[in-house]
Amino acid sequence: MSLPIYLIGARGCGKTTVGQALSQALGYAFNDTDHHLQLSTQRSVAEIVASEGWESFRARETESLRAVTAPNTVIATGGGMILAEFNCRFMREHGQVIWLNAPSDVLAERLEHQPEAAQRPTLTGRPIAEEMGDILRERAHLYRQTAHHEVNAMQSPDRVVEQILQSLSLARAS
Ligand SMILES: Nc1ncnc2c1ncn2[C@@H]1O[C@H](COP(=O)(O)OP(=O)(O)OP(=O)(O)O)[C@@H](O)[C@H]1O
Ligand SMILES: O=C(O)C1=C[C@@H](O)[C@@H](O)[C@H](O)C1
Ligand SMILES: [Mg+2]
Repeated sequence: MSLPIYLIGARGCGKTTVGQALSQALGYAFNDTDHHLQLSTQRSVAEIVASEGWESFRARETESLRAVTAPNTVIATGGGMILAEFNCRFMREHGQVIWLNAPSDVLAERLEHQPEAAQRPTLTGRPIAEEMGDILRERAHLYRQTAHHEVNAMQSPDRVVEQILQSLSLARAS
């Protein structure tokens, strides 16, 4: 039995994309807190926020984190998971935490190509590039202090997976 691996980082850093590939490489299950929340409520992030507000979404997000936590599982977390101190402590205590870090202009460009507005309603009401700069300035220290390892998320998804495996000393000799 191995501890879960939590991927953290801002919107667009690749938690879902890389998480799926990493789970395949390890033969682990994959789960995603945004996806779990969507399935359990039958509503999108935008719908939950519109009807209940961000505070309620954040409380539901914590429940999703607890619900998806299981051994031998790669878990892609919502971009704001680190906003609650409880979540940060929970992830560090229950598994290995990896921060997928990339600069705000790279992340904003990815999101402009694939906005997925139902999953990523605006956080500030500002244009994506400005919002991403603000969000990273506010959150970078939280991602950094929560993570056991930081990986450069500007590389290809396969390369990011390799780096995570190396960080965790899970790389297979080839
Ligand atoms: N390493 C990468 N290189 C280039 N593009 C990437 C990379 N990782 C992800 N992408 C692209 O960026 C977009 C966002 O990726 P993804 O949905 O995996 O991010 P996320 O971190 O899960 O975001 P969210 O926090 O909103 O769930 C997608 O279009 C995906 O194809
Ligand atoms: O960065 C954030 O605060 C968010 C990121 C997404 O994964 C979703 O969890 C939601 O849109 C909030
Ligand atoms: Mg995701």
